[in-house]
Amino acid sequence: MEYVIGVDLGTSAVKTLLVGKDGVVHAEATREYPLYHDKAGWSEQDPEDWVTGTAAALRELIASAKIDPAAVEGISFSGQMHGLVLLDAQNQPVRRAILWNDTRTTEQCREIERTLGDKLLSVTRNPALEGFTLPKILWVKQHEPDVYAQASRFLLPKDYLRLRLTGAFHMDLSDAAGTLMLDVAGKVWSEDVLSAFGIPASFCAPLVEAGASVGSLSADAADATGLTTATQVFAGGADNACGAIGAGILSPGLTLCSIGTSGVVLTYEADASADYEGKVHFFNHGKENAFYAMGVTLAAGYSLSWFRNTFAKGESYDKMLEGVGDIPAGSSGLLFTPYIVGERTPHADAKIRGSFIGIDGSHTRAHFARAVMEGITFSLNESIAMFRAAGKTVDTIVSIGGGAKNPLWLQMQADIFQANVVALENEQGPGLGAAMLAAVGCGWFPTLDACGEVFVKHARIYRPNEETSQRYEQLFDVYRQMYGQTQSINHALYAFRN
Ligand SMILES: Nc1ncnc2c1ncn2[C@@H]1O[C@H](COP(=O)(O)OP(=O)(O)O)[C@@H](O)[C@H]1O
Ligand SMILES: O=C(CO)[C@@H](O)[C@H](O)COP(=O)(O)O
Repeated sequence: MEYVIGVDLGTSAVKTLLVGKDGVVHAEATREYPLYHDKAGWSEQDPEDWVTGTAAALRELIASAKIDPAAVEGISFSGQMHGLVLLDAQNQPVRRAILWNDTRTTEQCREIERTLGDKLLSVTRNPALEGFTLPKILWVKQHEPDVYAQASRFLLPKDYLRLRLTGAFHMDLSDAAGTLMLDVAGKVWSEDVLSAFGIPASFCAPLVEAGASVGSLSADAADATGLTTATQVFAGGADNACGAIGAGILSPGLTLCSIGTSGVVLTYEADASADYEGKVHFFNHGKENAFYAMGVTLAAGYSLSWFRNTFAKGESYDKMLEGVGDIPAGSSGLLFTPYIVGERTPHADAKIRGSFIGIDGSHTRAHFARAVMEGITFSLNESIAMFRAAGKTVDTIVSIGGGAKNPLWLQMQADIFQANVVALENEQGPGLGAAMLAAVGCGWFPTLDACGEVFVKHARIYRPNEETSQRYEQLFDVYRQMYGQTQSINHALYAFRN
Protein backbone atom coordinates (compact mmCIF):
# COMPACT_ATOMS: atom_id res chain seq x y z
CA MET A 1 0.00 0.00 0.00
CA GLU A 2 1.19 3.55 -0.77
CA TYR A 3 0.49 6.42 1.59
CA VAL A 4 0.43 10.19 1.79
CA ILE A 5 0.82 12.35 4.87
CA GLY A 6 -1.16 15.46 5.80
CA VAL A 7 0.45 17.76 8.37
CA ASP A 8 -1.83 20.28 10.08
CA LEU A 9 0.23 22.92 11.86
CA GLY A 10 -2.49 24.09 14.24
CA THR A 11 -2.34 26.63 17.03
CA SER A 12 -2.64 24.15 19.88
CA ALA A 13 -0.64 21.34 18.24
CA VAL A 14 0.71 19.84 15.04
CA LYS A 15 -1.43 16.94 13.89
CA THR A 16 -0.18 14.42 11.34
CA LEU A 17 -2.30 11.90 9.42
CA LEU A 18 -1.10 8.88 7.43
CA VAL A 19 -3.66 8.17 4.72
CA GLY A 20 -3.81 5.25 2.28
CA LYS A 21 -5.02 5.27 -1.33
CA ASP A 22 -8.43 4.16 -0.05
CA GLY A 23 -8.72 7.39 1.95
CA VAL A 24 -8.52 5.49 5.24
CA VAL A 25 -6.57 7.21 8.01
CA HIS A 26 -4.08 4.52 9.07
CA ALA A 27 -2.32 6.44 11.84
CA GLU A 28 -2.34 9.79 13.64
CA ALA A 29 0.31 11.47 15.77
CA THR A 30 0.25 14.83 17.48
CA ARG A 31 2.63 17.12 19.35
CA GLU A 32 1.53 20.13 21.38
CA TYR A 33 3.59 23.30 21.74
CA PRO A 34 3.29 26.37 23.93
CA LEU A 35 1.73 29.74 23.20
CA TYR A 36 3.36 32.81 24.72
CA HIS A 37 1.06 35.61 25.92
CA ASP A 38 3.65 38.05 27.34
CA LYS A 39 1.09 40.87 27.47
CA ALA A 40 -2.71 41.06 27.18
CA GLY A 41 -3.55 40.76 23.47
CA TRP A 42 -0.17 39.25 22.53
CA SER A 43 0.15 35.71 21.16
CA GLU A 44 3.42 34.24 19.93
CA GLN A 45 5.02 30.88 19.19
CA ASP A 46 8.60 29.74 18.66
CA PRO A 47 8.93 28.49 15.05
CA GLU A 48 11.53 25.97 16.25
CA ASP A 49 8.77 24.27 18.30
CA TRP A 50 6.80 23.70 15.08
CA VAL A 51 9.81 22.02 13.45
CA THR A 52 10.77 19.78 16.38
CA GLY A 53 7.11 18.94 17.10
CA THR A 54 6.47 17.97 13.48
CA ALA A 55 9.61 15.82 13.24
CA ALA A 56 8.69 13.98 16.46
CA ALA A 57 5.07 13.49 15.35
CA LEU A 58 6.16 12.15 11.95
CA ARG A 59 8.58 9.67 13.57
CA GLU A 60 5.80 8.44 15.84
CA LEU A 61 3.38 8.25 12.88
CA ILE A 62 5.64 5.94 10.89
CA ALA A 63 6.58 3.86 13.92
CA SER A 64 2.98 3.37 15.09
CA ALA A 65 1.80 2.40 11.60
CA LYS A 66 4.75 -0.01 11.30
CA ILE A 67 5.22 0.80 7.60
CA ASP A 68 8.24 1.12 5.36
CA PRO A 69 8.92 4.91 5.16
CA ALA A 70 9.56 4.44 1.42
CA ALA A 71 5.82 3.71 1.05
CA VAL A 72 5.06 7.38 1.82
CA GLU A 73 4.82 8.92 -1.65
CA GLY A 74 3.89 12.47 -0.77
CA ILE A 75 3.40 14.96 2.03
CA SER A 76 1.58 18.28 2.22
CA PHE A 77 0.64 20.89 4.80
CA SER A 78 -2.18 22.84 6.32
CA GLY A 79 -1.30 25.73 8.59
CA GLN A 80 -2.67 28.24 11.05
CA MET A 81 -3.03 31.41 8.96
CA HIS A 82 -1.55 34.92 9.11
CA GLY A 83 1.33 34.28 11.59
CA LEU A 84 4.39 36.43 10.84
CA VAL A 85 7.72 34.61 10.64
CA LEU A 86 10.44 37.17 9.87
CA LEU A 87 13.66 35.68 8.49
CA ASP A 88 17.17 37.03 8.06
CA ALA A 89 19.31 36.45 4.96
CA GLN A 90 20.29 32.99 6.31
CA ASN A 91 16.61 32.06 6.81
CA GLN A 92 16.91 32.26 10.61
CA PRO A 93 13.85 33.71 12.40
CA VAL A 94 14.76 37.12 13.82
CA ARG A 95 12.10 36.90 16.58
CA ARG A 96 9.25 34.66 17.74
CA ALA A 97 6.30 34.36 15.33
CA ILE A 98 3.41 36.76 15.96
CA LEU A 99 0.20 34.77 15.54
CA TRP A 100 -3.25 35.25 14.02
CA ASN A 101 -4.86 35.73 17.44
CA ASP A 102 -2.45 38.48 18.51
CA THR A 103 -4.29 41.80 18.57
CA ARG A 104 -1.54 44.34 19.35
CA THR A 105 -1.84 45.98 15.91
CA THR A 106 -4.98 48.15 16.06
CA GLU A 107 -3.01 51.34 15.27
CA GLN A 108 -1.35 49.69 12.26
CA CYS A 109 -4.78 48.63 10.97
CA ARG A 110 -6.00 52.23 11.08
CA GLU A 111 -2.80 53.29 9.24
CA ILE A 112 -3.46 50.68 6.53
CA GLU A 113 -7.04 51.95 6.12
CA ARG A 114 -5.86 55.58 5.86
CA THR A 115 -3.09 54.72 3.38
CA LEU A 116 -4.93 52.33 1.06
CA GLY A 117 -8.43 53.81 1.15
CA ASP A 118 -10.77 51.99 -1.25
CA LYS A 119 -7.92 49.83 -2.62
CA LEU A 120 -7.87 47.87 0.62
CA LEU A 121 -11.17 46.16 -0.18
CA SER A 122 -10.96 46.22 -3.96
CA VAL A 123 -7.47 44.64 -4.09
CA THR A 124 -7.06 42.57 -0.91
CA ARG A 125 -10.84 41.87 -0.63
CA ASN A 126 -10.57 42.10 3.16
CA PRO A 127 -10.72 44.71 5.91
CA ALA A 128 -7.61 45.51 7.96
CA LEU A 129 -7.85 43.21 10.98
CA GLU A 130 -5.33 42.90 13.78
CA GLY A 131 -4.74 39.22 13.07
CA PHE A 132 -3.59 39.66 9.46
CA THR A 133 0.09 39.72 8.53
CA LEU A 134 0.69 43.19 7.10
CA PRO A 135 -0.25 45.00 10.35
CA LYS A 136 2.23 42.72 12.16
CA ILE A 137 5.03 43.63 9.73
CA LEU A 138 4.29 47.33 10.31
CA TRP A 139 4.22 46.80 14.09
CA VAL A 140 7.68 45.21 14.10
CA LYS A 141 8.99 47.97 11.79
CA GLN A 142 7.70 50.65 14.20
CA HIS A 143 8.27 49.03 17.60
CA GLU A 144 11.32 46.83 17.02
CA PRO A 145 13.32 48.67 14.30
CA ASP A 146 16.53 46.82 15.18
CA VAL A 147 14.81 43.47 14.73
CA TYR A 148 13.15 44.62 11.51
CA ALA A 149 16.50 45.75 10.12
CA GLN A 150 17.73 42.14 10.35
CA ALA A 151 14.76 40.78 8.36
CA SER A 152 15.14 40.07 4.63
CA ARG A 153 11.85 38.25 4.04
CA PHE A 154 8.84 36.71 5.69
CA LEU A 155 6.89 33.47 5.63
CA LEU A 156 3.70 32.09 7.18
CA PRO A 157 3.88 29.23 9.71
CA LYS A 158 3.45 26.19 7.46
CA ASP A 159 5.63 27.78 4.75
CA TYR A 160 8.42 28.14 7.29
CA LEU A 161 7.98 24.51 8.34
CA ARG A 162 8.14 23.44 4.67
CA LEU A 163 11.25 25.59 4.14
CA ARG A 164 12.92 23.68 6.97
CA LEU A 165 11.92 20.34 5.46
CA THR A 166 12.93 21.10 1.86
CA GLY A 167 15.14 24.21 1.77
CA ALA A 168 12.66 25.68 -0.75
CA PHE A 169 11.11 29.12 -0.21
CA HIS A 170 7.45 29.46 -1.31
CA MET A 171 4.06 30.68 -0.17
CA ASP A 172 0.79 29.27 -1.44
CA LEU A 173 -2.05 31.52 -2.60
CA SER A 174 -4.64 30.45 -0.02
CA ASP A 175 -2.33 31.46 2.82
CA ALA A 176 -0.91 34.54 1.03
CA ALA A 177 -4.53 35.78 0.81
CA GLY A 178 -4.47 36.27 4.59
CA THR A 179 -1.47 38.63 4.53
CA LEU A 180 -3.45 41.64 3.25
CA MET A 181 -0.70 42.04 0.62
CA LEU A 182 -2.16 39.82 -2.09
CA ASP A 183 -4.30 40.89 -5.02
CA VAL A 184 -6.74 38.09 -4.23
CA ALA A 185 -8.60 37.99 -7.56
CA GLY A 186 -5.41 38.59 -9.62
CA LYS A 187 -3.41 35.99 -7.62
CA VAL A 188 -0.24 38.17 -7.44
CA TRP A 189 1.47 40.23 -4.73
CA SER A 190 -0.10 43.67 -4.89
CA GLU A 191 2.43 46.27 -6.05
CA ASP A 192 0.05 48.96 -4.75
CA VAL A 193 0.13 47.55 -1.24
CA LEU A 194 3.86 46.78 -1.18
CA SER A 195 4.86 50.21 -2.48
CA ALA A 196 2.45 52.02 -0.13
CA PHE A 197 4.32 50.56 2.85
CA GLY A 198 7.85 50.50 1.42
CA ILE A 199 8.02 46.70 1.39
CA PRO A 200 10.37 45.41 -1.34
CA ALA A 201 9.13 42.61 -3.60
CA SER A 202 12.09 40.51 -2.41
CA PHE A 203 10.45 40.43 1.06
CA CYS A 204 7.71 38.18 -0.33
CA ALA A 205 8.05 34.52 -1.32
CA PRO A 206 7.31 33.20 -4.82
CA LEU A 207 3.60 32.32 -5.01
CA VAL A 208 2.43 28.79 -5.84
CA GLU A 209 -0.88 26.94 -5.91
CA ALA A 210 -1.68 24.85 -2.82
CA GLY A 211 -1.32 21.67 -4.87
CA ALA A 212 2.03 22.65 -6.44
CA SER A 213 4.98 20.28 -6.26
CA VAL A 214 7.84 22.07 -4.50
CA GLY A 215 10.47 19.31 -4.46
CA SER A 216 11.25 16.55 -2.02
CA LEU A 217 12.46 16.18 1.56
CA SER A 218 16.04 17.24 2.21
CA ALA A 219 18.50 14.66 3.59
CA ASP A 220 18.47 16.42 6.99
CA ALA A 221 14.67 16.45 7.05
CA ALA A 222 14.50 12.78 6.08
CA ASP A 223 16.88 12.03 8.93
CA ALA A 224 14.85 14.05 11.44
CA THR A 225 11.43 12.72 10.43
CA GLY A 226 12.22 9.10 9.59
CA LEU A 227 10.91 9.58 6.04
CA THR A 228 12.99 9.30 2.84
CA THR A 229 14.34 11.88 0.40
CA ALA A 230 12.08 10.33 -2.26
CA THR A 231 8.96 11.70 -0.52
CA GLN A 232 7.46 14.37 -2.80
CA VAL A 233 6.46 17.62 -1.12
CA PHE A 234 3.39 19.64 -2.15
CA ALA A 235 2.91 23.23 -1.01
CA GLY A 236 -0.28 22.89 1.03
CA GLY A 237 -2.64 25.64 2.11
CA ALA A 238 -4.21 27.73 4.83
CA ASP A 239 -5.88 25.60 7.50
CA ASN A 240 -9.33 26.85 6.57
CA ALA A 241 -8.73 26.23 2.85
CA CYS A 242 -7.46 22.73 3.69
CA GLY A 243 -10.34 22.22 6.14
CA ALA A 244 -12.70 23.05 3.27
CA ILE A 245 -10.95 20.51 1.01
CA GLY A 246 -10.95 17.83 3.73
CA ALA A 247 -14.65 18.42 4.40
CA GLY A 248 -15.53 18.25 0.71
CA ILE A 249 -16.45 21.95 0.42
CA LEU A 250 -15.48 21.94 -3.25
CA SER A 251 -18.56 23.27 -5.01
CA PRO A 252 -21.15 26.04 -4.54
CA GLY A 253 -23.86 25.63 -1.90
CA LEU A 254 -21.67 23.91 0.67
CA THR A 255 -20.88 25.32 4.12
CA LEU A 256 -18.26 24.41 6.72
CA CYS A 257 -18.14 24.99 10.47
CA SER A 258 -14.78 24.51 12.14
CA ILE A 259 -14.28 24.72 15.90
CA GLY A 260 -10.53 24.65 16.44
CA THR A 261 -8.73 27.26 18.54
CA SER A 262 -10.63 29.75 16.41
CA GLY A 263 -14.08 29.11 14.98
CA VAL A 264 -14.97 29.48 11.36
CA VAL A 265 -18.07 29.41 9.20
CA LEU A 266 -17.06 29.20 5.56
CA THR A 267 -18.90 29.05 2.24
CA TYR A 268 -17.52 28.09 -1.16
CA GLU A 269 -17.32 30.79 -3.84
CA ALA A 270 -16.82 29.65 -7.46
CA ASP A 271 -15.31 33.02 -8.48
CA ALA A 272 -14.30 36.35 -6.96
CA SER A 273 -17.51 38.18 -7.89
CA ALA A 274 -19.28 38.04 -4.51
CA ASP A 275 -19.18 41.27 -2.52
CA TYR A 276 -19.70 41.02 1.23
CA GLU A 277 -18.42 44.60 1.69
CA GLY A 278 -15.63 43.39 3.95
CA LYS A 279 -18.06 42.01 6.56
CA VAL A 280 -16.54 38.54 6.19
CA HIS A 281 -13.09 37.37 5.06
CA PHE A 282 -12.66 36.54 1.36
CA PHE A 283 -9.73 34.30 0.46
CA ASN A 284 -8.39 32.04 -2.29
CA HIS A 285 -9.41 28.39 -1.86
CA GLY A 286 -6.90 25.52 -2.00
CA LYS A 287 -8.76 24.37 -5.12
CA GLU A 288 -7.37 26.26 -8.10
CA ASN A 289 -9.28 29.39 -9.17
CA ALA A 290 -11.93 28.99 -6.44
CA PHE A 291 -12.47 31.21 -3.38
CA TYR A 292 -14.29 31.12 -0.04
CA ALA A 293 -15.93 33.64 2.27
CA MET A 294 -15.78 33.12 6.01
CA GLY A 295 -16.67 34.60 9.37
CA VAL A 296 -14.26 34.03 12.26
CA THR A 297 -14.83 33.73 16.01
CA LEU A 298 -11.38 34.43 17.47
CA ALA A 299 -11.72 32.33 20.63
CA ALA A 300 -14.02 29.40 19.82
CA GLY A 301 -12.30 26.21 21.02
CA TYR A 302 -9.91 28.49 22.87
CA SER A 303 -12.76 29.66 25.12
CA LEU A 304 -13.46 26.07 26.15
CA SER A 305 -9.76 25.29 26.61
CA TRP A 306 -9.39 28.48 28.71
CA PHE A 307 -12.39 27.33 30.80
CA ARG A 308 -10.87 23.87 31.25
CA ASN A 309 -7.40 25.17 32.14
CA THR A 310 -8.88 27.62 34.62
CA PHE A 311 -11.69 25.66 36.28
CA ALA A 312 -11.03 21.98 35.49
CA LYS A 313 -7.23 21.74 35.31
CA GLY A 314 -6.03 18.24 34.50
CA GLU A 315 -9.47 16.97 33.38
CA SER A 316 -10.10 15.70 29.86
CA TYR A 317 -12.75 17.52 27.83
CA ASP A 318 -15.01 14.46 28.07
CA LYS A 319 -14.70 14.40 31.86
CA MET A 320 -15.25 18.13 32.20
CA LEU A 321 -18.32 18.00 29.95
CA GLU A 322 -19.94 15.07 31.79
CA GLY A 323 -23.31 16.28 33.05
CA VAL A 324 -23.53 19.14 30.54
CA GLY A 325 -26.15 17.15 28.61
CA ASP A 326 -28.40 17.22 31.72
CA ILE A 327 -28.44 21.02 31.77
CA PRO A 328 -31.37 22.46 29.76
CA ALA A 329 -30.75 24.34 26.51
CA GLY A 330 -30.03 27.92 27.52
CA SER A 331 -28.03 26.90 30.61
CA SER A 332 -30.86 28.03 32.91
CA GLY A 333 -30.44 31.68 31.97
CA LEU A 334 -26.63 31.85 31.91
CA LEU A 335 -25.12 33.44 28.78
CA PHE A 336 -21.47 33.70 27.71
CA THR A 337 -19.80 35.81 25.03
CA PRO A 338 -16.54 34.24 23.76
CA TYR A 339 -14.65 37.50 23.28
CA ILE A 340 -11.79 36.51 25.57
CA VAL A 341 -9.08 37.64 23.12
CA GLY A 342 -11.21 40.21 21.26
CA GLU A 343 -13.41 39.41 18.25
CA ARG A 344 -13.50 39.50 14.45
CA THR A 345 -16.94 38.58 13.01
CA PRO A 346 -19.31 40.35 13.15
CA HIS A 347 -17.70 42.73 15.66
CA ALA A 348 -14.13 43.50 14.59
CA ASP A 349 -13.03 44.75 18.01
CA ALA A 350 -9.68 43.97 19.63
CA LYS A 351 -10.70 45.56 22.96
CA ILE A 352 -13.95 43.70 23.61
CA ARG A 353 -13.73 40.91 26.19
CA GLY A 354 -15.99 38.04 27.23
CA SER A 355 -18.81 38.05 29.77
CA PHE A 356 -20.93 35.63 31.73
CA ILE A 357 -24.31 37.20 32.37
CA GLY A 358 -27.28 35.93 34.32
CA ILE A 359 -25.28 34.10 37.01
CA ASP A 360 -27.65 32.56 39.54
CA GLY A 361 -26.93 30.96 42.91
CA SER A 362 -28.18 27.63 41.54
CA HIS A 363 -25.68 27.46 38.69
CA THR A 364 -23.01 24.75 38.80
CA ARG A 365 -19.78 24.32 36.87
CA ALA A 366 -21.74 22.27 34.31
CA HIS A 367 -24.03 25.28 33.66
CA PHE A 368 -20.95 27.41 33.02
CA ALA A 369 -19.40 24.81 30.70
CA ARG A 370 -22.64 24.53 28.72
CA ALA A 371 -22.95 28.33 28.55
CA VAL A 372 -19.41 28.49 27.10
CA MET A 373 -20.32 25.95 24.39
CA GLU A 374 -23.56 27.79 23.65
CA GLY A 375 -21.87 31.21 23.54
CA ILE A 376 -19.27 29.94 21.05
CA THR A 377 -22.01 28.44 18.89
CA PHE A 378 -24.12 31.62 19.05
CA SER A 379 -21.08 33.57 17.91
CA LEU A 380 -20.66 31.26 14.90
CA ASN A 381 -24.39 31.60 14.24
CA GLU A 382 -23.86 35.35 13.77
CA SER A 383 -21.72 34.49 10.71
CA ILE A 384 -24.38 32.09 9.46
CA ALA A 385 -27.03 34.79 9.91
CA MET A 386 -24.85 37.14 7.86
CA PHE A 387 -24.50 34.63 5.01
CA ARG A 388 -28.25 33.97 5.04
CA ALA A 389 -28.93 37.73 4.99
CA ALA A 390 -26.66 37.95 1.92
CA GLY A 391 -28.92 35.43 0.17
CA LYS A 392 -26.98 32.18 0.75
CA THR A 393 -28.89 29.02 1.56
CA VAL A 394 -27.33 27.37 4.59
CA ASP A 395 -29.18 24.13 5.21
CA THR A 396 -26.36 21.60 5.56
CA ILE A 397 -23.11 22.27 7.38
CA VAL A 398 -20.10 19.97 7.60
CA SER A 399 -18.56 20.29 11.06
CA ILE A 400 -14.85 19.74 11.75
CA GLY A 401 -12.18 20.63 14.33
CA GLY A 402 -11.68 19.57 17.94
CA GLY A 403 -15.19 20.78 18.82
CA ALA A 404 -16.67 18.18 16.46
CA LYS A 405 -15.37 15.40 18.74
CA ASN A 406 -18.30 16.02 21.09
CA PRO A 407 -21.73 14.69 19.93
CA LEU A 408 -23.59 17.02 22.29
CA TRP A 409 -21.86 20.01 20.68
CA LEU A 410 -22.71 18.71 17.18
CA GLN A 411 -26.41 18.48 18.17
CA MET A 412 -26.17 21.96 19.71
CA GLN A 413 -24.76 23.25 16.40
CA ALA A 414 -27.72 21.73 14.52
CA ASP A 415 -30.20 23.25 17.00
CA ILE A 416 -28.64 26.72 17.02
CA PHE A 417 -27.75 26.87 13.30
CA GLN A 418 -31.17 25.43 12.32
CA ALA A 419 -29.42 23.28 9.74
CA ASN A 420 -28.38 19.67 9.35
CA VAL A 421 -24.87 19.21 10.73
CA VAL A 422 -22.73 16.50 9.15
CA ALA A 423 -19.89 14.97 11.15
CA LEU A 424 -16.97 13.30 9.37
CA GLU A 425 -15.42 9.96 10.28
CA ASN A 426 -12.28 11.91 11.19
CA GLU A 427 -12.80 15.44 12.47
CA GLN A 428 -9.30 16.49 11.33
CA GLY A 429 -10.46 18.19 8.14
CA PRO A 430 -7.36 20.39 7.58
CA GLY A 431 -4.95 17.44 7.90
CA LEU A 432 -7.13 15.37 5.57
CA GLY A 433 -7.29 18.29 3.11
CA ALA A 434 -3.48 18.46 3.14
CA ALA A 435 -3.30 14.70 2.52
CA MET A 436 -5.72 15.16 -0.41
CA LEU A 437 -3.44 17.81 -1.94
CA ALA A 438 -0.59 15.29 -1.73
CA ALA A 439 -2.76 12.45 -3.13
CA VAL A 440 -3.75 14.54 -6.17
CA GLY A 441 -0.14 15.78 -6.54
CA CYS A 442 1.10 12.18 -6.58
CA GLY A 443 -1.29 11.47 -9.45
CA TRP A 444 -3.59 9.17 -7.48
CA PHE A 445 -6.63 11.21 -8.60
CA PRO A 446 -7.11 13.66 -11.48
CA THR A 447 -8.79 16.33 -9.33
CA LEU A 448 -9.52 17.24 -5.70
CA ASP A 449 -13.19 16.54 -6.38
CA ALA A 450 -12.38 12.98 -7.49
CA CYS A 451 -10.16 12.52 -4.45
CA GLY A 452 -12.94 13.85 -2.19
CA GLU A 453 -15.26 11.09 -3.46
CA VAL A 454 -12.92 8.56 -1.86
CA PHE A 455 -11.33 10.47 1.04
CA VAL A 456 -14.20 12.50 2.54
CA LYS A 457 -16.24 10.10 4.64
CA HIS A 458 -19.45 11.36 6.27
CA ALA A 459 -20.23 9.76 9.62
CA ARG A 460 -23.51 11.01 11.11
CA ILE A 461 -26.04 13.75 10.41
CA TYR A 462 -27.39 15.76 13.36
CA ARG A 463 -30.82 17.26 12.60
CA PRO A 464 -32.28 20.26 14.45
CA ASN A 465 -34.78 19.47 17.20
CA GLU A 466 -37.71 21.81 16.60
CA GLU A 467 -38.45 22.66 20.23
CA THR A 468 -34.81 23.22 21.19
CA SER A 469 -34.20 25.26 18.03
CA GLN A 470 -37.07 27.59 18.90
CA ARG A 471 -35.73 28.08 22.41
CA TYR A 472 -32.27 28.88 21.01
CA GLU A 473 -33.76 31.27 18.45
CA GLN A 474 -35.25 33.35 21.28
CA LEU A 475 -32.01 33.21 23.24
CA PHE A 476 -29.96 34.20 20.18
CA ASP A 477 -31.87 37.50 20.12
CA VAL A 478 -30.75 38.12 23.70
CA TYR A 479 -27.18 37.00 22.91
CA ARG A 480 -26.99 39.50 20.04
CA GLN A 481 -27.58 42.37 22.45
CA MET A 482 -24.61 41.45 24.59
CA TYR A 483 -21.89 42.93 22.40
CA GLY A 484 -23.51 46.38 22.37
CA GLN A 485 -24.39 46.20 26.05
CA THR A 486 -20.87 45.29 27.17
CA GLN A 487 -18.77 47.24 24.67
CA SER A 488 -18.26 50.50 26.55
CA ILE A 489 -17.61 48.68 29.85
CA ASN A 490 -14.95 46.53 28.21
CA HIS A 491 -13.33 49.46 26.46
CA ALA A 492 -13.14 51.26 29.82
CA LEU A 493 -11.52 48.17 31.36
CA TYR A 494 -8.84 48.10 28.62
CA ALA A 495 -6.64 50.49 30.61
CA PHE A 496 -6.57 48.02 33.54
CA ARG A 497 -5.56 44.91 31.56
CA ASN A 498 -1.79 45.04 31.79
N1 LIG B 1 -13.35 15.99 23.33
C1 LIG B 1 -13.62 17.28 23.07
N2 LIG B 1 -14.84 17.79 23.32
C2 LIG B 1 -15.13 19.09 23.08
N3 LIG B 1 -14.24 19.95 22.57
C3 LIG B 1 -13.01 19.51 22.31
C4 LIG B 1 -12.62 18.15 22.55
N4 LIG B 1 -11.33 18.01 22.17
C5 LIG B 1 -10.92 19.24 21.73
N5 LIG B 1 -11.94 20.13 21.81
C6 LIG B 1 -11.92 21.55 21.41
O1 LIG B 1 -11.15 21.64 20.23
C7 LIG B 1 -10.15 22.66 20.37
C8 LIG B 1 -8.90 22.24 19.59
O2 LIG B 1 -9.28 21.97 18.27
P1 LIG B 1 -8.22 21.74 17.11
O3 LIG B 1 -9.01 21.59 15.86
O4 LIG B 1 -7.32 20.64 17.49
O5 LIG B 1 -7.44 23.15 17.18
P2 LIG B 1 -6.20 23.79 16.39
O6 LIG B 1 -6.30 23.32 14.96
O7 LIG B 1 -6.42 25.26 16.53
O8 LIG B 1 -4.93 23.35 17.05
C9 LIG B 1 -9.90 22.78 21.86
O9 LIG B 1 -9.50 24.10 22.18
C10 LIG B 1 -11.26 22.42 22.46
O10 LIG B 1 -12.05 23.57 22.63
O1 LIG C 1 -7.06 33.45 11.75
C1 LIG C 1 -7.67 32.48 11.33
C2 LIG C 1 -8.43 32.57 10.06
O2 LIG C 1 -8.47 33.86 9.51
C3 LIG C 1 -7.64 31.20 12.10
O3 LIG C 1 -8.61 30.32 11.66
C4 LIG C 1 -6.27 30.57 12.03
O4 LIG C 1 -6.08 30.09 10.72
C5 LIG C 1 -6.04 29.52 13.10
O5 LIG C 1 -6.85 28.41 13.00
P1 LIG C 1 -7.02 27.22 14.07
O6 LIG C 1 -5.72 26.99 14.74
O7 LIG C 1 -8.10 27.64 14.99
O8 LIG C 1 -7.46 26.08 13.21
